[in-house]
Amino acid sequence: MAELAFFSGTMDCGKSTLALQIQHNRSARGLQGLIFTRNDRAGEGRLSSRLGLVTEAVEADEDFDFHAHLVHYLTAGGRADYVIADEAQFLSPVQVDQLARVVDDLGIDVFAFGITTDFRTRLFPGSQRLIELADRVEVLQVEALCWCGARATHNARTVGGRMVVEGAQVVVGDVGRQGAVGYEVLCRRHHRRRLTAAAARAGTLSPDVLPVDGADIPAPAPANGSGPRGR
Ligand SMILES: Nc1ncnc2c1ncn2[C@@H]1O[C@H](COP(=O)(O)OP(=O)(O)O)[C@@H](O)[C@H]1O
Ligand SMILES: Cc1cn([C@H]2C[C@H](O)[C@@H](COP(=O)(O)O)O2)c(=O)[nH]c1=O
Repeated sequence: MAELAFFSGTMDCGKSTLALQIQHNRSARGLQGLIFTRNDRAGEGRLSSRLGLVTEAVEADEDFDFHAHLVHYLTAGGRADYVIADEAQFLSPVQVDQLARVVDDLGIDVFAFGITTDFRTRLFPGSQRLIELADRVEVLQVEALCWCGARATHNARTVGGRMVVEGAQVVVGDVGRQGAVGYEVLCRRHHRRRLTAAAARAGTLSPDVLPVDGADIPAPAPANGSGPRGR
C-alpha cells in the first residue's frame, strides 16, 4: 500500500541527501519518480545536498497543485512510481492534503523532507500538517550537533551574527554563514539562552568567568589517592 512518509529534523541533518539517495536507489531499479522542491538554496527547480549532489526538480510554488499535476501527468501517459517533496516545511497545509490524496487516490508513495520548526521553535504550517497526516514520521539518524556536543534539536537564526527570535518565518539561508542572515543548529538549552557558538566563545573569554586568584584553586589530589576527594 502506498504511504506518505515525512522525514524531518533540523537544518543540516541530511534530509536532502536522503532524498537524493532514495531517488538514486529507486531509479537504479527502474522506478520512476517526480521530484519537487521549493526555495532550495541552489536556486529554482533544483534539489541540492551539502554533500555536493544536485538534481533537477519541479519548483512547487504557493499556487502549485500536487494532485492536479500528477493527474495531468498520468493522463498524458507519464509514469510515476513515487514522489519526492523536499523543503516540505514551506508547503501550505492545503498542498500537504494534496500529497495525501496522491497517496490515497493515485496509489503513489510520497516521501516528504523538511525541517519541523522555525527559528522561533514554532512548527511550520506544512510540517504541522505532515505530522498530522503522515503514515510515518522519521527523525533522521545522523544527528546534527550543537556547539556544546549535545544533539541539536532547534534551528537558530542570526542577523549580523546575533541570534534573533523575531522576523519573517521564511528567509532562505544556510548554516555556517556570517552574512546578513545565517542559521545555526542548537540544543534546546542553548536555543533558550540564545547562546550560539559565537556568543559562547565571547562568554568564555569574559574575565569574570574563570577564577583569577590562584589561592582559590584547590591543589590536585596526590596520585596515591590519600588527598581530599569529592570536590
Ligand atoms: N564535507 C562533508 N563531509 C562529510 N559530510 C558532510 C560534509 N558536508 C556536509 N556533510 C553532511 O551533510 C549533512 C547535510 O546534508 P544536507 O542533505 O544538505 O542537509 P539538510 O537537507 O538536512 O539541510 C551534514 O549534516 C553532514 O552530515
Ligand atoms: C529555521 C528556518 C529556516 N528557514 C530556511 C533556511 C533554509 O533555506 C531552509 C532549510 O533548508 P535545509 O535544507 O533544511 O537546511 O529553510 C526559514 O526560512 N525559516 C526558518 O525559521
